[in-house]
Amino acid sequence: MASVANHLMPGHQISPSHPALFGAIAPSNCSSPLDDSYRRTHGEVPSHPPVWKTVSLDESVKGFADIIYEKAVGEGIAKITINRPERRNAFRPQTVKELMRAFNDARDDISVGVIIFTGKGTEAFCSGGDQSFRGKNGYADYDNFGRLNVLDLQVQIRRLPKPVIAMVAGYAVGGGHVLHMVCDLTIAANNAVFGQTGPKVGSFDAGYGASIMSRLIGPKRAREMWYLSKFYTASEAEKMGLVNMVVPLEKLEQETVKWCREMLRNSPTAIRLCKSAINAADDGHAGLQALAGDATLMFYGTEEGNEGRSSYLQHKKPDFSKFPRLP
Ligand SMILES: CC(C)(COP(=O)(O)OP(=O)(O)OC[C@H]1O[C@@H](n2cnc3c(N)ncnc32)[C@H](O)[C@@H]1OP(=O)(O)O)[C@@H](O)C(=O)NCCC(=O)NCCSC(=O)c1cc(O)c2ccccc2c1O
Repeated sequence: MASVANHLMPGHQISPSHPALFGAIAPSNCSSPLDDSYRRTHGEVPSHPPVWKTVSLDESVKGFADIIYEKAVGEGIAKITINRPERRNAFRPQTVKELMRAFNDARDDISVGVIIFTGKGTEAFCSGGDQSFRGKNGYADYDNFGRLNVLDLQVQIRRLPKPVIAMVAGYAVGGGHVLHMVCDLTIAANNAVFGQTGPKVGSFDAGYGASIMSRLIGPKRAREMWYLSKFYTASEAEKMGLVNMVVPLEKLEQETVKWCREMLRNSPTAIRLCKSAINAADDGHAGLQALAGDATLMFYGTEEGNEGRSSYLQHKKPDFSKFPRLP
């Protein structure tokens, strides 16, 4: 509802330089001859604005204070918005707890196929940890001890078996920059600004903040980004491979939703496996575990998998001889 208006500002042109233009896959606003036959069969991706409905989780738990959680009516899109625009959407522990509840719900809801992660307003996606809550052992708000619970959120997004798209207007800096990097895709408005600030404010994220960045933009650029802690424009970030596409601010949500709808036409299982496979190489045992878990999930649906289970329950020997040893 209000969210489209939240991203309105005078327009600029879509950045023409997109690495994907040189490959087989073109961004969704470009008509590629490779897509023509697919589009003849499936038609254009609808461009009407979604109808967002606010989601309130478990009635016994207090409503969200720091985030807005919405789902598009009749479509498989969830939208999770950090709602602290007066602090440039900086997160405190409470914000992270709420985000984790919402992401968990979106994961569990089988009608949701893709999740948009964004910040309220046009000034910022997220400016990282709220420094006024930072103490000697992390960030502390309602209770008296510190924590770095955003690290758990990063892992949650990374392992979530559905695509998460960061929709970035304004600043994505510090821990907010790491959050967009752990998302599967990033669509940036042309007013977006990217960068790390840790070394300037006495902090650093040497976990995903360093390793995923290095993987995304290469070690030299990652060092530059961390050591100098400079800010980069949306088009610079796009050239570095930090973002998938830059669009005019007023088109940000429209384009992001278009990407969501396009993905929603495709096989959820194929996408799930692609996500876990792409992460597996970097995520070590945890990455392999996610990929292997997907394989088990699918195997349970086969006759061969069921032969073992039902034989066990019927106290008889399983007969696996009927299943081919495929080459
Ligand atoms: C983001 C900005 C560049 C925006 O600048 P702008 O000029 O547009 O706005 P203001 O500076 O005037 O900000 C408006 C208002 O918001 C307050 N604010 C903004 N960001 C934060 C913040 N992160 N924490 C607290 N408050 C914030 C600001 O003070 C203003 O309030 P007033 O009352 O004064 O009006 C610019 O705001 C900026 O540079 N912000 C700071 C960015 C930053 O350094 N972030 C923290 C990096 S460290 C981090 O995020 C982090 C978090 C973790 O949980 C970690 C966990 C584990 C390892 C590492 C972690 C980590 O590094």
